[in-house]
Amino acid sequence: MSAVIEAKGLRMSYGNRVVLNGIDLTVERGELVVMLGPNGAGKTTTIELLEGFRKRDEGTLRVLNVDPAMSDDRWRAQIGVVLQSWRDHSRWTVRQLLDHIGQFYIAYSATETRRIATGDVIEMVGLRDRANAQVRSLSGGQRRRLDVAMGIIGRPKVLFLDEPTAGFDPQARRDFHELIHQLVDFDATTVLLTTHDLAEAEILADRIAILDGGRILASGTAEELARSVAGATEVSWVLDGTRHVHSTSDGTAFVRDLMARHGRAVSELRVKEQTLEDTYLAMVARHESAEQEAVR
Ligand SMILES: Nc1ncnc2c1ncn2[C@@H]1O[C@H](COP(=O)(O)OP(=O)(O)OP(=O)(O)O)[C@@H](O)[C@H]1O
Repeated sequence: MSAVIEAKGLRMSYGNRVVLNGIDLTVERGELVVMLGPNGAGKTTTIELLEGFRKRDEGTLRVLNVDPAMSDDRWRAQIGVVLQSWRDHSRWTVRQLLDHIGQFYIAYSATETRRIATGDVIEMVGLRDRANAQVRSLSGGQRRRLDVAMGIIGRPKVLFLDEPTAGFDPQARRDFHELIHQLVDFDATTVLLTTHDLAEAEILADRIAILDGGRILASGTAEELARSVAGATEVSWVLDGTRHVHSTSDGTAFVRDLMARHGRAVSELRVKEQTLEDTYLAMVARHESAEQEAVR
């Protein structure tokens, strides 16, 4: 595997407010990384640096072997971007806007077939019925589907998606997940995505990176992250009429030991694995209490 995104020690401030405080992030080709973090953690700022929309104060950064701050249109044609929100061309129809954006990619395609045809991309995001509707008449979720269409029409090698499913209904969300899996599995697209939906993160991510206070607190699969939080598994059981509860990082070993000691006297055994939400909230709380300690 080869790294498509390589960031080391990224720092950035707005005025005298530090918002990125040493971000290290590597994403391999065909990997899908989800960034999670509380509001204001620095996710959008990180993505905007990677997209070349902002300039960092410090650190090194390569995306497809190019520093995004020095990039040109040839590089940009290989990048797909879905911003948190944009409002544009409200009088154009869906089809006109996608035709227009698609034109840009033709000059930079190895073959003209690299970009996705307008009609196909409209189908892919489920906007067939709205293809000739003006952009300003779309609902919030339909507008978001159009944003996704604009992000993928050039069949980018790297796709940045900032809260792409905000406002999606459950069917649109599921369709979007399938679309992203297709891009990753069949086109080896590299994807970096932010969301506040933890179930979505679990469904999509090869790897999850948790950001807070402009730093990456941890990165790994949901299971790896859970293992790094003490007491990830909760075991409860009834013995002599009393319910007992114990948190452990190794549920299997604990249950084996419990049964070896008490055998048939144990009843109503329950083993509850930590959810990604539990892990995420524990990590953020731990980070925030450490920050408060440091201020004192
Ligand atoms: N243009 C700006 N000028 C000044 N401060 C900004 C600007 N944009 C963002 N910030 C600040 O930078 C910090 C990081 O913001 P950022 O948008 O990267 O967070 P985020 O993790 O994407 O949050 P959210 O989940 O709410 O989208 C926040 O404290 C925010 O207030």
